[in-house]
Amino acid sequence: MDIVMTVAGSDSGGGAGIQADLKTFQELGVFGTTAITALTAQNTWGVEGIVSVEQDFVKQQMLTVLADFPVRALKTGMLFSAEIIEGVAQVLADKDMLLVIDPVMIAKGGAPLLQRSAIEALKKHLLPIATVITPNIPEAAELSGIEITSAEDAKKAAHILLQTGVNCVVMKGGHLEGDQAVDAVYFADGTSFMMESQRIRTKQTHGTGCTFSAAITAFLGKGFELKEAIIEAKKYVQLAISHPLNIGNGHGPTNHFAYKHYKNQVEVMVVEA
Ligand SMILES: Nc1ncnc2c1ncn2[C@@H]1O[C@H](COP(=O)(O)OP(=O)(O)OP(=O)(O)O)[C@@H](O)[C@H]1O
Ligand SMILES: Cc1ncc(CO)c(N)n1
Repeated sequence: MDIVMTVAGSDSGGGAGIQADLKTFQELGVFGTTAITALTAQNTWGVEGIVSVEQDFVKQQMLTVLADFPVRALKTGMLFSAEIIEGVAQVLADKDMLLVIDPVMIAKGGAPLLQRSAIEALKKHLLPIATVITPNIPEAAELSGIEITSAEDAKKAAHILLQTGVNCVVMKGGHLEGDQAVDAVYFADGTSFMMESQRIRTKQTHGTGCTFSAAITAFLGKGFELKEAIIEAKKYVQLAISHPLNIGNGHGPTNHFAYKHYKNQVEVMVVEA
């Protein structure tokens, strides 16, 4: 059995965070383990409260699982504070795992999921050891320190991020306009490609980012090459958005049941750049 781990926050509404990650892992046939960094009281309207977990206990959750299970791929989501980031990096320092860093900063409703003082810690401690990072445009702008208003800017930001030592940057285009949802992928070896899928006009997009990075983690855990893992994950999230469950009155969650029913009916165009 392929085993993966998510180090992230709990979303009591079940659409994002640890809950989205475990649902994705289950659907993709990998065994999911967890280290919870924070609890959120959350629904499809937004985040009502956050209680963070102490650094030592985040580390203990990770170490306890890693002592027992051969975890092949690990993702991080909401890490909340510089202290937690430093603790996670300490645990990962002597481990050999594929690492997906989703630099979660702000929830769809606007609530901060990462303290501002933690952005530097993320750059310093986690980007250099990442196999792949999956920023959306606002996150890429924060991490690179440049404003992003065009595809050219996004490319420039990706190259700034590659200089931190990360092996691959997936620039998610969910927040951009246009009929296509376009993600641009840049590797440290200078190669790149774009993925395009039809943009779905819907409010049911709570947890899309978590779902996407969890799917990359699951496919890496199953032994897929990084590029194939990223493309297959895009298909998973496209299906999860295009067959909405219509739960809740705000931004509804993605549908994890869709992939197994429709995986041969999804179109993601891959354009080599
Ligand atoms: N309306 C949409 N239609 C199709 N694909 C979408 C849509 N919105 C986002 N995506 C895709 O979903 C994936 C996640 O992207 P997104 O930019 O939404 O992440 P995010 O902002 O980190 O999500 P979250 O708000 O959950 O943190 C990307 O592959 C993106 O292209
Ligand atoms: C716990 C948690 N992690 C990540 C996100 C980002 O979607 C969220 N809303 N909640």
